[in-house]
Amino acid sequence: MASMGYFLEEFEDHFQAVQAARESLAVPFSKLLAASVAAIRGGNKIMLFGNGGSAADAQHIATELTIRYIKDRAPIAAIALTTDSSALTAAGNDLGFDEIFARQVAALGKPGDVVIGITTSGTSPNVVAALKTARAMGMVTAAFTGRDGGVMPTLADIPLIVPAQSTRRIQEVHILIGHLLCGALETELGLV
Ligand SMILES: O=C(CO)[C@@H](O)[C@H](O)[C@H](O)[C@H](O)COP(=O)(O)O
Ligand SMILES: [Zn+2]
Repeated sequence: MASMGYFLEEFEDHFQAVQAARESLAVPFSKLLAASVAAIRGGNKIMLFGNGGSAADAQHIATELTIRYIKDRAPIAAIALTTDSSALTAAGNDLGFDEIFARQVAALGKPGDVVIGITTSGTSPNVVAALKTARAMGMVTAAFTGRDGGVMPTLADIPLIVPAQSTRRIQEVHILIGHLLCGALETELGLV
């Protein structure tokens, strides 16, 4: 079957991305976990956002935290800024697409919140603008990114840069890291 070569190559590429990420993301992941634990214990929340597949990742992760991941337990405060079509269209229409997340961060964010921008390129202007707003307001800024990290190494307090080049591979590691954050938070917070 002609497609079998493609199938095997994609799996191999995925394995390599996951393996490289296990080495390079352990330290930034532990920083993100510590910041998230401190935020939730302090009555703060986690906010997530991104475009396209990363928008889906943001709402996927927020839902695991607020509703359920592995076990039944108390909710963990998290919100995706990608789901309110009224806010997104009004911000896009009235302020510009680059402001769709920044405006929500300014409205909903509090000092001590953890803000996670998800961008494979590290350069999407609406993600960049929201992280700048969050930083100016005293939130902890994290980025799930890839390639060279774009502007995230200097913009985010905690950049998690997946050592892969393609958007799809980077996204596959992003959702793995998101799941790990959910599971580790359940354990660290001792929630039942
Ligand atoms: O999911 C995919 C491709 O796998 C796309 O929807 C992708 O997320 C979109 O092209 C995004 O606009 C890419 O933005 P970014 O990751 O560079 O911030
Ligand atoms: Zn995708």
